[in-house]
Amino acid sequence: MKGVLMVNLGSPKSKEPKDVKTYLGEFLMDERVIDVPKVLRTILVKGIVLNTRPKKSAAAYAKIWWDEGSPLIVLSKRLKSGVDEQTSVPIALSMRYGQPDIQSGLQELHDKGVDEVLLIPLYPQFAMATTETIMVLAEELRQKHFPNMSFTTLPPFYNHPDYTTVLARSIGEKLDEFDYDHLLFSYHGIPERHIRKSDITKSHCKVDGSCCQTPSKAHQFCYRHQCFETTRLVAKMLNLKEGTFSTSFQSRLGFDPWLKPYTDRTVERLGIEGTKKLAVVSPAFVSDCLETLEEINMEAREIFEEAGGDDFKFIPCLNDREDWVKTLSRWIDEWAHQNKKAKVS
Ligand SMILES: C=CC1=C(C)c2cc3[nH]c(cc4nc(cc5[nH]c(cc1n2)c(C)c5CCC(=O)O)C(CCC(=O)O)=C4C)c(C)c3C=C
Ligand SMILES: [Fe+2]
Ligand SMILES: [Fe+2]
Repeated sequence: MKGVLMVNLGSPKSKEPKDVKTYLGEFLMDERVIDVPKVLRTILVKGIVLNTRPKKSAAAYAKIWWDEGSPLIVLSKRLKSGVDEQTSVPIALSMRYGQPDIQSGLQELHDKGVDEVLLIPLYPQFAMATTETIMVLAEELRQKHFPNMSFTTLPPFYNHPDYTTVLARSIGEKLDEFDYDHLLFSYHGIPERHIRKSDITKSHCKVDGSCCQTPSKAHQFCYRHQCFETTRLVAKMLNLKEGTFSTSFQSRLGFDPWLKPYTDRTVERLGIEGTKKLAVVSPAFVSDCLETLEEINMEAREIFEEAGGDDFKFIPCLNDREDWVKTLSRWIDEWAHQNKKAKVS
C-alpha cells in the first residue's frame, strides 16, 4: 500500500532556552549542517554555540511563538490536514529535528500497512542541509526498522510550473494591495562550501556571477541555481520589470562565507538608496517560521525603516493556502495512481 511522509525542518519543544538548546544541539550536530569533522563540530557546537545561542534564539522564538506552539509545526500540521482532506492516500508528518520525528512518522505509516512511501521534503530547493539530510536519515531508519518499505522522493519543485504558479499568485495578491517600489526574494542562506560539495561535476559551481546561469547537470543539486530560478520564473509570471526585484540570502551563522548578497545588507542598502516601499517574500520555506516571522517581518523591517524606508510588506509563505494544498494533493494522487516514479519533475 502507498503512503506519504511529509517532512519539515522542526522546532524546539517550547520557547524555553533549555528546549531551544536541545533542538539546536540536534540540528547543528548534523554533519550535513555543520559539515566539519566530528571532533571539530563537537567543539564548535557543544563548546561554543550552545553556550550562547540558545538564550538569543529563545528570545527570538518568544516573539513569534503561538498559543498552539511553534508556527512552523502548527502550519505544517494545517498543511497536512488540508492534504488529508483532499486525498485518500495515508499521510504522516515528521520533522527532521525534534518531534514528531521521522521514525514515528514511518511507524505510523507502517502500522497502517504502508510499504511504498513518497517522501516529501517540504523545501522547494535542494540543499545538503535540508533535502539530503532528510533522505539520508529516512534511508538509515528504513534499513534498521522498516526493511520491507520502499521510498520514492519528490524532487525539488523550485521550477515546477504548479508550484511557481501558486507562489506567483500568492505574491501577486499581496502586491495588488501594496504600491511597492521593490520586491526582494530572500532565501535562507548556506555556506558557499555546501554548493561546491554538492556539485556532482566537481568543477561547475564557482559561486560567482555566471555559473548558475550556465546550463549544467550540477544544477540538479545546486541550491543557488535553484533559488535564482525560482525568482526568475516567478518574476516572469508576474511580469516584473528588471531592477524592481532582486534575490538575497538570509540567516547566516558563523564566520565562513555564505551565499551573497546578504538579506540584512540588501535591505539596508535599498533603504539608503531611496526605496520607500519594500515587499519581501521568502520562497525557501513553505511554512512561516522563525526565519520569516522574526528575521524578516521584525528584524529586516526595522533595518529597512532605520535606513530610510517607509513601508515594509511581509509576504507570508504558502502555508495552508487552498491552491497549495490542492497542488500537493494532486502531486500525491498522480504518484499514487502510477506504477513507478513520482511524475512531478
Ligand atoms: C531552506 C531551508 C533552510 C536551510 C537551507 C537551512 C540551512 C541552515 N540553517 C542553519 C542554522 C539555523 N537555522 C535555524 C532555523 C531555521 N532554519 C530553517 C531552514 C533552513 N535552514 C528554518 C525553517 C528555521 C526555523 C525553524 C523554526 O523553528 O521556526 C536556526 C535556529 C534559529 C537560530 O538560532 O537562528 C539555526 C541555528 C545552518 C547552519 C544552515 C546551513 C548550513
Ligand atoms: Fe536554518
Ligand atoms: Fe551554480
